[in-house]
Amino acid sequence: MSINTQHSTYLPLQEKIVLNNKTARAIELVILSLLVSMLAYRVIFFKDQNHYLPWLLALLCESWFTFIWILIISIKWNQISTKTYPDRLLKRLHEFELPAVDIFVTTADPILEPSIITMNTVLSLLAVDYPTHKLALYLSDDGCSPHTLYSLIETTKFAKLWVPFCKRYNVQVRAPFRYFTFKSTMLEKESFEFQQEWKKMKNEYGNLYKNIELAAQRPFKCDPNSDFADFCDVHRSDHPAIIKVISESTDLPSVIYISREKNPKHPHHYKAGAMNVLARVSGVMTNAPLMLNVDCDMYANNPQVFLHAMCVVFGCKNDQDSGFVQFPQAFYDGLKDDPFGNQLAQYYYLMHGMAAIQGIFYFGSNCFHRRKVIYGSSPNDKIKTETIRNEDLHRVFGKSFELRESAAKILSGSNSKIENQKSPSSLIEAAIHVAGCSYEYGTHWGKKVGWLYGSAAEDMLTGISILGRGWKSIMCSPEPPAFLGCAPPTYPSTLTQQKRWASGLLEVFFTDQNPLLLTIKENLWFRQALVCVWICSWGVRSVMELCYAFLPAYCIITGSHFLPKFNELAFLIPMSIFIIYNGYVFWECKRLGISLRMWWNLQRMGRVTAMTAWLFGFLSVMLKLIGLSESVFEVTQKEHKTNDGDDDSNNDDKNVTMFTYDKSPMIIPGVVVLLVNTTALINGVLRLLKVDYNEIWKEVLGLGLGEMFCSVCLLLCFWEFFKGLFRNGKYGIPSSTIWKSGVLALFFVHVCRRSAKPL
Ligand SMILES: O=c1ccn([C@@H]2O[C@H](COP(=O)(O)OP(=O)(O)O[C@H]3O[C@H](CO)[C@@H](O)[C@H](O)[C@H]3O)[C@@H](O)[C@H]2O)c(=O)[nH]1
Ligand SMILES: [Mn+2]
Repeated sequence: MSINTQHSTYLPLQEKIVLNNKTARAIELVILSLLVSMLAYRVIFFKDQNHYLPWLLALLCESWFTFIWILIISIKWNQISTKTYPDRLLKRLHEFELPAVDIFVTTADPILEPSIITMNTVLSLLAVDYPTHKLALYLSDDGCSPHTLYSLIETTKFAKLWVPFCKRYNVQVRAPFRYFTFKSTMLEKESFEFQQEWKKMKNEYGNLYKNIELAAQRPFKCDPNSDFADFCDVHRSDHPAIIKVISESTDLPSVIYISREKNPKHPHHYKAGAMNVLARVSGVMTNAPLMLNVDCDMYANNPQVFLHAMCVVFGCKNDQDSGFVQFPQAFYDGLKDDPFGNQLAQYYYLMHGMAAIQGIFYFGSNCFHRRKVIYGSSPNDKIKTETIRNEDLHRVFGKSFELRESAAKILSGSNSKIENQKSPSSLIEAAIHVAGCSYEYGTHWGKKVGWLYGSAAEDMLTGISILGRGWKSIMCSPEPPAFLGCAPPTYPSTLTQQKRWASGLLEVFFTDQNPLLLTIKENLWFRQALVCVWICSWGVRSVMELCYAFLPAYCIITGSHFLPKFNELAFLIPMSIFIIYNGYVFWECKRLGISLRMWWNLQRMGRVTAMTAWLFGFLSVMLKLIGLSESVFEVTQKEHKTNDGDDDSNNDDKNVTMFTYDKSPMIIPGVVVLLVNTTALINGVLRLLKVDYNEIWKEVLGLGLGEMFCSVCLLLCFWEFFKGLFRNGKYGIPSSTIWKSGVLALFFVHVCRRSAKPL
């Protein structure tokens, strides 16, 4: 991409803004010194302990927590954000200079991911402020569902009205399901013409919505003469590739439906596999130098998002600085105060910290990639078309002639002219070839090129390999937020997501993209590798947290200690860590405008998630390592709310924040922690009741106030589980889960008792 540098007096397209965090740094260092004193105290007083076990375990866990804290300090040390100026871009560049972008949307399951949500994603992207003939939208359907194709065809028809409407009236929110939630009373100020148009659009969208809903309810009838003939007698996990060009006019971006070939004998690699098919099919059909990928549960919320991205692309002095442009994830309709702790608000400062090192990681959605970067090139590769050897292309990209040719253009940077390109529909055969399930054998796809295989967190794996090659990345956070999505709407779906993240991230250590290897052998910055270690070790943290959560109960039951006693001076160390740390997190939340309640939910769910979902993520990686299981990508449930307001859904509203449970074993460790700590507390209180009144203070001190306090805190963290023990239906924890947890808790208490007996 060439930069127009004729007028050096132009204002910059993007600016880096340094966030001031001196106070935060100071507090972080205070906490670190307290953590280190605690470790020192443990080592010095180790030999004085009657019970070595809790002391040793506490030392181990606290060493881990201290290590994590050092990582966090390193991540947050400098913080920057990038500000972009699309209006300056439009003044500087002509429309023809803007690069083409291929847009990828993925969907995998028409039940878990209702079509109407996916179609809103599609509509919001078709309607962005960008020359339409430079865009092509590819929808990958891993569910191989005729309903999805039908919905896409209908949606494209609607888009022919919707896109001009949005552009004419400069509509701000271009996903109709969000746009039409505004009340029609807001229209009174607007012109008569607009009101008429608005009503017409609302009507048309209503029809689209109805058609899609009705189609989803009808079973699919096979008609060999229709568009849908390809779907006759196929199974979603065993079928040939289906590719349909739905629109290729110039007033709308091209719209292409892809359901890649699947066969149970060949692994399909879940989302990463789908992304690679998208990359290849689009390489054959449109071969844009940039690609944007958006999950089906997100939508473009800022119509200028492409222009913001271009500010980064053109605004960086060299390509190396913008290997990819990631927009942060924000959520719409998030539950108030984030009861399940899944809206990611707590990562704000960490993300700005990463942005100040080598760059933000790739989050799997809302990211603009350069095609050449995805094709495996490094920043300093200078390739001329003539020098690319055909055998090399063959080995890397596979047999398809069309793909090799287009890849050569991308790698040599000679792709700027797109005029004399063939139309997508004339390339369907070539596209079907590269969407085959055995196409990748013997090529670099999934290993060095495209989205990488080997982890359910394909985003982390792919992103870190890009940074490893020496690219930097940019996080761009315009106002209003570029993309909005839905966080998992229920507690069980949150568990599924968190488990996949914990396991997928941990898997990264066991691939050849291990961050430490990448720093030593390649170009990943050391501090960026530390960021990666912090994220990818969530699974390990679960073991430490769980172990630490059993310590107070163990100590109360056995009458031992893992914290300094109340009358010791050292008691001040854990106490100040607790107070300062929580105050610090609260202060951070406050600066982000997070409520007290939400702060508490984040704290509480931090512990709950670590001890439930992350633990199972950890275990599943261990099972995979010993060869007992394969990693899978479990799709999370998405929910479509009809926001008409005054219907009976209001009644449900109060309950949506309530925890629901399914039979998943993931909450068992949480219930065990709860039961064990409750037992310990009851135990402690009973013991108090037995002693003489005059001795009571001595006894209280002997019990260990620290341990009691920890137990109470844990009880509060797991309070929702406590309520779940007594509730019915989906709000109650299933009795089988309670039984299993009860047995485990009894076993633990029994072991404590045994070890308490003097030998
Ligand atoms: O076999 C599959 C499985 C999933 N998907 C798509 O992948 C996307 C993400 O799936 P989702 O169930 O929404 O997972 P999340 O946990 O919400 O996804 C987050 O975490 C993933 C990695 O675990 C990233 O890939 C995502 O981009 C990121 O948003 C969706 O569009 C799915 O349709 C496929 O195309 N094929
Ligand atoms: Mn999602």
